[in-house]
Formats: sequence, C-alpha cells, structure tokens
Amino acid sequence: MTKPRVLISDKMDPNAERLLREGGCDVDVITGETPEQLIARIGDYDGLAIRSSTKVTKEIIDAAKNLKVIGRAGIGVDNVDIPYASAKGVVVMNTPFGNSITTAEHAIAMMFALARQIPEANAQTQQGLWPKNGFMGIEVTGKTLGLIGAGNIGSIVASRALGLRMKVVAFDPFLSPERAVELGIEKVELDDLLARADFITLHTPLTDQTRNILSRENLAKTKKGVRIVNCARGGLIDEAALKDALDSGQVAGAALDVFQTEPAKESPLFGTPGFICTPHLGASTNEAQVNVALQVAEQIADFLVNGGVTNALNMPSLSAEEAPKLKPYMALAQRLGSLVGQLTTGSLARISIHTEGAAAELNAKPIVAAVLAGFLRTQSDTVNMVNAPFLAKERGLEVREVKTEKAGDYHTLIRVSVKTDSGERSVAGTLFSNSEPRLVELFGIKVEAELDGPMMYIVNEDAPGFIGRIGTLLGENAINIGTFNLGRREAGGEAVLLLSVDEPVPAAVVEKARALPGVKRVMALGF
Ligand SMILES: NC(=O)C1=CN([C@@H]2O[C@H](COP(=O)(O)OP(=O)(O)OC[C@H]3O[C@@H](n4cnc5c(N)ncnc54)[C@H](O)[C@@H]3O)[C@@H](O)[C@H]2O)C=CC1
Ligand SMILES: O=C(O)CCC(=O)C(=O)O
Repeated sequence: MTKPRVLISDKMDPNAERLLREGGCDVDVITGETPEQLIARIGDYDGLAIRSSTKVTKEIIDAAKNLKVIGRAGIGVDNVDIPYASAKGVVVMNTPFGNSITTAEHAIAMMFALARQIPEANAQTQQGLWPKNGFMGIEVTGKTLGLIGAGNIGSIVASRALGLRMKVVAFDPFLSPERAVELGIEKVELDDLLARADFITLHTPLTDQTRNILSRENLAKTKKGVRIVNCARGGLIDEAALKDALDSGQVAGAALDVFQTEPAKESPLFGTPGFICTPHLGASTNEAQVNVALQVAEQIADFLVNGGVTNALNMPSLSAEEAPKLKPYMALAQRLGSLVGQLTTGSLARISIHTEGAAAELNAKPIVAAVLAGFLRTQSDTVNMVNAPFLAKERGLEVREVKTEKAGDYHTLIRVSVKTDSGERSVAGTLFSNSEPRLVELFGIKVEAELDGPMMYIVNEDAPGFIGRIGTLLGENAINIGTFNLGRREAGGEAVLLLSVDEPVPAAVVEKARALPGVKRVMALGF
C-alpha cells in the first residue's frame, strides 16, 4: 500500500516530521512558498500541516486534488477556508490546548510590560540614558482585569491574575454562571467590563460577533487610563481608534501580539507612546511548539492511516479505538444510504437514522454522516463523510437520529427511513459475524442481500415462471448472476428481487426486464 503523503508548509518543530513518518506517512517539509507555488505543489498530497503563515484559500483547496486533511498546529483556524474545505470534503483539525498556557503567559507578560513600561525603559537604558525618573509604573495587585473571552486561554489568564491578587471580571456570552464561580471570576456584560477594568485582555476567536469588539465606540466607554492586551487576533480592536485613544490618554497603554494585517511591517500605532508589540509570538515557546507539532502530526497520521478523527472542526470525532469497531457499521450505513438514495424518487423532506441493539451503543455521529454520504453520493461524486452533513443542511434535508438500545430481531440494526411526498419508507441492515454488512429489510419486505458491486433491483407480482424468465433474459445478454436474493410481502403479493451481477446491467437490458409480464419496477444499482 502506498503511504499517504503529507506536506508541512510552515515552520514547525521537527517532531512533527518525525512523528508523521513514524505514523506511516511520507513527508515533505517545504516552507515559505508563495500561494502560486503551493497551488502548483499541493495536488500530490493527502495531508497538509500548517501554522498561521499558510493561508488555505479556495484556490489552494481546488488545486489539492488528493487532500483529505488539513492540520493546524495551533488554535486559530481563521487562515483556513473551513466552509470551502468542508464543501470539498477535507477534514480540518486544530490542536486546541497545546499552546494555551504559553499564550496566556504571553498575555500576562504583556500586562506586566505595560504596567512597568519595560520595553521602553530597556531601550533607553541600553542607549546609556539611565532614565530613572521617566518610568513610574503601576502595581497590578488589587487592580481589575477584564477578560473578553474566558475559554481555554482566558481561564488560564484568570487563574494567573487571581494569583497576582487581581480581581477578574469576564465578558463571554457562553460562560456559564457555574463555570464563572468555579474560576473565581465575575461574569459581567461588556459595558460593565469596559467601565470597570484597569486592564483588558482579549481571548476570543475572530468571528462576525467579535470583529471590532473594541470599536471606537467601545474604547470610549473604557475606564480612563485602561491598559489593553491583545494576544488573540488582529481585527478584534479598531487599530486607528486605538491610536487615537492612546494619543488622547483614554488608553494608557496597549500591547498587541496580533494585527489586522500580518505580517505588520508598518502601522500608525508604531512609535505611539504607551504602545508595545510582538510579532505574533503568543504561541512561540519551545514547550508549546513541541506540543502542537506532536499533536498535529499524531492527529494527521491517525486520520490518514487508521481513520481516527481527533479535534476536527468539521467532522465528528472518532478515536483510533472506536474506528475499527465503527468501520463495518459505517460501511453498512453508507450502503443503506446509497440504497435509499438510488431507490428514492420525488422530493425528500426527511431522513431518519435509527440504530438498534449493539449499534445504539456506538457514537451515532459517524454513522449518520456515513448514511448521508451514501445517500448524497447518488447525487454527486464529491460527497464524503465530511461534507455530507453540510450538504444535507444546505439542501434543507431534515436529519433525525433515533436510538433504541434494546435489540429486536437482530442483535444490531441500522434502519434508514426517508420521508418523501409519496410517504415514508425504510431499509434496514445488520452485521453478520459482527463485520459483514447485510441488508435485511427493503421497504417492509424481508430480503437478505450483500449490497456490493453492480446489482439489479426488480419488483414484480409473485407468480410462477418469473424467475426463469429473468434468468433467461440475463443469460441471453451474457450477464452472469452472482447472488440471487428474493423476498415477498405474502404469497402471490408483491415480490422483490435483488441480484448481484458481475457487470453493470446495461440500460437496454433494464428496459427488456421492465417489459416482462408482472414486472412493476426495475433498476440497475451500484455499490
Ligand atoms: N497569539 C497567538 O499566538 C495565539 C492566539 N490564539 C487566539 O486565541 C483565541 C482564544 O483561544 P482559546 O482560549 O483556546 O479559545 P476558546 O475557544 O477556548 O475560547 C474562546 C472563548 O471566546 C468566547 N467567545 C466567543 N464569542 C464571543 C463573543 N462574541 N464575546 C465574548 N466572548 C466570546 C467563547 O465563548 C470562548 O469561551 C483563539 O481563537 C486564537 O485566535 C490562540 C493561540 C495562540
Ligand atoms: O502558530 C503560531 O505561531 C500562532 C498560533 C496561533 O495564533 C494560534 O494557535 O491560534
């Protein structure tokens, strides 16, 4: 088997390359390329490992014909077009905890640097000025720190600040009152934070809600002489308004690790008294870089080699232990989805995925994604488990999940029901020997079949002589039957025949089968 190929396109700790190789991948480390160079190169790779320099745009994803996974060695994924990657079926992963302590420590370092004006005092001292009287600082003890965003990094900053005997208030709409109590901080509204904080630190992702959260208007609401630290993302603060607020003294100091445009080679803020900055160094410690490199490499290799999914932003997680157990279920789910997709006509309103018995004990998300992938792949070749849930949503398809832990006739069962304008119908399947996917029911008729390769589906009136006629027709057209699976509602009622054949059944033969007496429906199927 050829090894999956991974490209590391940003500077990363060498452990990433080592671990990817040990995990069974071929690796190239080619950093600092232009977008055009990356577009020309990316087509060969199954995996892409990045930090923040590589911008994974639509153009790059379009050029990446084999790409299955993008791994971000870090937290923020605003440099990846996730909706487009999802639409193209590419998994996007990050490493959500590896650099949080380091980034929190950078925010605390920036806070102290502002409180004691360390960068400027250092510069002047080294110029020989010995500026003993020009740098009166402030203590942080007893001061109020306002956190905007109290997730992983914000909480670590809070714990360090509490250790420094600061009072901590936080604005975060998703912070529960219980979690605030647990952290020892006060949950407040943004205006309250702006009015009370002596220091403000930002720790949110850049989203439509957080963009410009420290706008000109909000900066005007801050306590006079506030000091502001941003080690999250440029774009959270209006930089022009910040410059004015520093000039007017409304803001006594500002420390930015991140800028609206990076690399920030020029900015109106440069040279402003009270302003200090670092070039996006929040995550730059040996410890954090080893952490994120190891994590991203492990996650990418696990996904490409074993099918394990960890920390994916656009796909349900699936541990390497779960993956082998779920694999036959996903194959069954995909085939049932494909079967209903091929047999369903008319507009579809709802698809329900019901797991029963042993199947109900499993993580349902990958099973649901596999049913949707099988179903939607009958409409488009580019559908996979990553983009199927997004496409289903885009197409307005209602997806329901139902679990029944008690086993019925089978120890494990997946039932897929579809509701169309002509009613609700379902197919169901089980695993034989815990690993072999098998259809056991088709639209209310018990029929056992492996859904594998080319098949023919026939609904007819149950009457003597029909099987001979269909066998003759296929024989006359040199179509070899592999398996023959028959079911019926009742004697003399509607019967269903599922044949596996060695070659896809040509349309002309399907037409001839339709013309046989008693035949109601014929379709060539493929799995
Ligand atoms: N400077 C650097 O090198 C680094 C920067 N970062 C940045 O730090 C950010 C935060 O990282 P984590 O704490 O790990 O993320 P997280 O996801 O654990 O926390 C983000 C918090 O922001 C909150 N939030 C979301 N929308 C909000 C809103 N409208 N107003 C207020 N709060 C809101 C969330 O509820 C969450 O609690 C990342 O998104 C990344 O952009 C992360 C690592 C390194
Ligand atoms: O990789 C880096 O240096 C930046 C880290 C970062 O911004 C993040 O993890 O969100």
